[in-house]
Amino acid sequence: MVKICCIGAGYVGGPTMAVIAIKCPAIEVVVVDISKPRIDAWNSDTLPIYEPGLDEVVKACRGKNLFFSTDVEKHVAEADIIFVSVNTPTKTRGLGAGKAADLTYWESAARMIADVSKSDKIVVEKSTVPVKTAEAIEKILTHNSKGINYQILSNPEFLAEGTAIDDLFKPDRVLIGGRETPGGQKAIQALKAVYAHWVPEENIITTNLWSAELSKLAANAFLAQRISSVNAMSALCEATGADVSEVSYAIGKDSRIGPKFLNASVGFGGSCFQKDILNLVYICECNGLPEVANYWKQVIKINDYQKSRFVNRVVSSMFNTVSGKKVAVLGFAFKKDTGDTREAPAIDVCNGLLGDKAQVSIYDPQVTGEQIQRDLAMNKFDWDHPMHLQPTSPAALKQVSVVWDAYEATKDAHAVCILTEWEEFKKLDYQKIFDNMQKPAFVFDGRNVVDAAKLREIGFIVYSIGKPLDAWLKDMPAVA
Ligand SMILES: NC(=O)C1=CN([C@@H]2O[C@H](COP(=O)(O)OP(=O)(O)OC[C@H]3O[C@@H](n4cnc5c(N)ncnc54)[C@H](O)[C@@H]3O)[C@@H](O)[C@H]2O)C=CC1
Ligand SMILES: O=C(O)[C@H]1O[C@H](OP(=O)(O)OP(=O)(O)OC[C@H]2O[C@@H](n3ccc(=O)[nH]c3=O)[C@H](O)[C@@H]2O)[C@H](O)[C@@H](O)[C@@H]1O
Repeated sequence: MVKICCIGAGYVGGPTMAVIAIKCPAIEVVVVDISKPRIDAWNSDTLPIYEPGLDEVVKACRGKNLFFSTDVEKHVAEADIIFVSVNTPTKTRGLGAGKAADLTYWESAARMIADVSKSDKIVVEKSTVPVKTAEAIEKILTHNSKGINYQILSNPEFLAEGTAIDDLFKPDRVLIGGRETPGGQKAIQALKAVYAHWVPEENIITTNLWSAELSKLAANAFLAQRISSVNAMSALCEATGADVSEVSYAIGKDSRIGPKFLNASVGFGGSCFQKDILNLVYICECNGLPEVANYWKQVIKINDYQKSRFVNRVVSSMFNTVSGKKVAVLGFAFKKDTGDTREAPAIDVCNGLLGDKAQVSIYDPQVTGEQIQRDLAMNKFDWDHPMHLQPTSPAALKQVSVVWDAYEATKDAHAVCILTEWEEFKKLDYQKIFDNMQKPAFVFDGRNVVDAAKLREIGFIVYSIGKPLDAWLKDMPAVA
């Protein structure tokens, strides 16, 4: 029986291993983590992450061929294939701070593997890492290898949160990079055999190590670039009377462009797009390619611009001040169907509104009040430019309330900001909301989820990203 161990029981390690376990009943899969609360949650009825379909998959194989444990060393020692799926955040201090990937967790995992291994291992990079990381990992593993053969593979993960289980069941492709040596090729085949249990062979791409590592950063950079491109267009749409949804539809009909990932928004969030692009920028700079670095940097600059443009629009529309006014925020997660708030645009938008002394009342179906308070108080690193939107001070956090109902959040509010595209926000009783709000009543739709025409009929002043502006908003132009 092949034994797999995955180091890191997070958003990637948990779901990917659960899917391997359910698709490969003859393989024993153990997911290990240094965080006891996380492992306890994986072993309980309330999993540590909210992901549609995940509960069913975990419950079907947990205790059979899927296990969660804090006994990291034991399971690493016993495994044939070790996935490393630890976090690789942006460095916040030292060389490359604000851009480079922090590989502390990866390095300590690699050292531990080297310490405890007694048999040959295939070590799989599942985390997103800078190109050439495998070389460094190889050095750590082989430095004191005691005759053990290590093969390093790069097998980046392309799942998106909220659709992780579907993405894992039917991946567009699985990418495996390895050394171009007989040992490297054999390791590639061993990992390919795992995925071949459910992924058609033509969808399993094999490459050299560096292509696989770089493809992951490139894929995220291209995806984020599409959003920044459409968001840049949204600003021009508002200035000219074009409608960004019509523009997206029209350009997406070109089969070379395609229709996906062209939704204008208040900005992209999530733990990876910004971090991976910053990492790409840093690698370009280190390789003496400043023009390439600046090209990708612009994707993040437009994203920051889109968030501050949204805040400016809210404030300027409401007579240039939100001081003392109640602003309801619907949605705090970085996208629908997840409780994850990492780099959520709502954090910057709320900090901006709080900076202008608004009273902010927040509702998200999956995010707790403690998480929101933590996110708003968190100091953000300054990656390359002065932050427009500063974190909220402890005193200003008193201006925040977190409630468990959209109607409660919007009661007596002057404005509603929709910052996550939860389905339930499309179905709210907006007449009821309007009746209970201060007048004039504003809706700032950062996700283009509401029917603006219907809301205008009710009496709202509505702002939708990249759509023709109400006369009111035209008269109060936002300062970009
Ligand atoms: N979140 C996502 O949707 C995706 C993330 N990725 C990449 O996957 C990697 C992991 O991301 P997430 O799962 O979101 O991170 P996460 O923060 O949710 O999980 C990482 C886990 O690793 C554990 N860990 C850290 N060091 C450890 C060690 N030495 N031994 C044992 N456990 C250790 C942490 O306690 C944590 O539970 C990152 O490199 C990320 O860029 C890739 C694709 C999608
Ligand atoms: O490396 C990663 O972590 C993952 O990053 C993204 O996945 P994720 O961040 O989970 O979610 P996305 O669906 O990509 O959304 C990212 C952000 O972009 C926003 N978005 C997305 C699409 C769009 O058209 N417009 C838009 O504003 C979303 O609302 C969200 O804030 C990629 O889609 C995954 O392929 C990748 O594996």
